[in-house]
Amino acid sequence: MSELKVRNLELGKGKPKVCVPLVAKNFEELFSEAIRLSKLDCDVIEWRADYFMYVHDARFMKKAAYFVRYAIDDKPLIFTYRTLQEGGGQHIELDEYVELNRMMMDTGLIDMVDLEFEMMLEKPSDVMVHAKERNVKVLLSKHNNHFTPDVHNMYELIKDMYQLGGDICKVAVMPNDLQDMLNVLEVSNKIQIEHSEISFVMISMGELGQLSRMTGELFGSSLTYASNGKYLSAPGQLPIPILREGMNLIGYKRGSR
Ligand SMILES: O=C1C[C@@](O)(C(=O)O)C[C@@H](O)[C@@H]1O
Repeated sequence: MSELKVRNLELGKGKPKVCVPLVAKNFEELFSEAIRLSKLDCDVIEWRADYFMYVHDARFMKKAAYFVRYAIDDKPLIFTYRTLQEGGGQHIELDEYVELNRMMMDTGLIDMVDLEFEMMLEKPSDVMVHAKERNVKVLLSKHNNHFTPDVHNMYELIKDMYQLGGDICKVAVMPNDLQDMLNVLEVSNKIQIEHSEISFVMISMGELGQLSRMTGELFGSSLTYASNGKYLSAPGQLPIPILREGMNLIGYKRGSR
């Protein structure tokens, strides 16, 4: 597992770090939710800005970022605008997507940015270089909310994301049966054995995929997403205590008493 330091958090070491979604439509909700999440037993917060009603207004977004940072104090923050094509809350044009992400990096308030791999391919720009210059880690992501591609396809996808410069390469796919979930674990294992330089997150969504959210310590995923107690940002997310219990059991060493 490749290691990555974000604030005081070491990703890729030991158990996967637990991330919860910050979902809010207006300032009031944003602030109260950010405060609530800051007190949860989570390691990272992901601001899903595609649900925020002022996301198309740069001036408001800068203010909102200050609100969030103030409320969550020193917790690592991922900024995510999930597009409609990949299961997000509202439409955005490509140019605006790139500009928004650049602007959020410039605030100096976010630690990681989730950039969709397809968007980066469709509109090659210097946005990834921009992130590196500002010491913002790039989580390149690809979601398939309908099915699970075959093993070869997912394996190549993770490698392509790494080639493009992802600090963390994330694939989240929907299983139609248990074999699909096992395929996600198989790819994870192949990557951790054959490409230990790659830091990755592989998720099998929905109920059938829940096991994949707990097994990162064994199969190499460095981050896992949980429900925030009120809201799931994807099907299959578990409440934090259940997720942690599962991860503890799975990480329980043979011979321990
Ligand atoms: O990419 C991911 C993973 C996710 O889709 C999940 O399956 O938990 C949840 C999203 O909020 C996040 O951006």
